[in-house]
Amino acid sequence: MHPCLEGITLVAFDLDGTLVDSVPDLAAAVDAALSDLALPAPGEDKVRDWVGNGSRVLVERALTDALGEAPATAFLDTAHEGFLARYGEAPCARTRLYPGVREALEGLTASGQRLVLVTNKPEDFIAPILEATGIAGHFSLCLGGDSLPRRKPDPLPLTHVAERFGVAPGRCLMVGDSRHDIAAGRAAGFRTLAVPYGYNHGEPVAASGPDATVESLAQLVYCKSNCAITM
Ligand SMILES: O=C(O)COP(=O)(O)O
Ligand SMILES: [Mg+2]
Repeated sequence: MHPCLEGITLVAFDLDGTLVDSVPDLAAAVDAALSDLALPAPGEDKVRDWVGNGSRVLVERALTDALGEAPATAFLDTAHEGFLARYGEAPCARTRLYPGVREALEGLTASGQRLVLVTNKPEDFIAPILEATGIAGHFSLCLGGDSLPRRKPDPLPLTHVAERFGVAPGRCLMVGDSRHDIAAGRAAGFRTLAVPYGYNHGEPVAASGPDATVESLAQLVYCKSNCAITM
């Protein structure tokens, strides 16, 4: 086991950019929603840097880029509805688990860790993606960006899961790809672990000062005493 798991009994995972590479499907839905409004489609490279604060902010960033100014609220509402409809048609056509994710979840589950999912993605999309990728059974609870009044980087969803399962924050680990995960984890009193391969607005997540970083989540369960990565 990786040293960052020492004393930990609950592990909270981010979804987009941490467990799954979901940008191909997110970008397809953003592209379609904007095309439906006669605006240019931004494509995957731009969308990758806009993911992280939930679907409405994603669409707002896309509209601001396309229009050259912030959209009017009613127009954003329309575009966001369009995005939700388009994404709902195919939330996991090209979404895939990152290497090492399945092994990590299986190993952590086998070792008795309680696993939860805390994403800023709308809750309705969580189950279809977890089921399509075959990892739904690992999680005791899944929270989306619209499940509670505030989402990451606010600590509320993490505080909620710790309280719900009666685990002290110091015995919880937040695993994520973005500064919002690290900020939420730190504010909730969780230990924090970052993966560098996801989506962090084009910046290295290491700049957020996570307690530890792993290149692959498989290192969580395969890391032996000779592991190069330490806390
Ligand atoms: O939907 C988003 O904006 C980000 O989702 P995440 O919290 O799973 O990375
Ligand atoms: Mg993420």
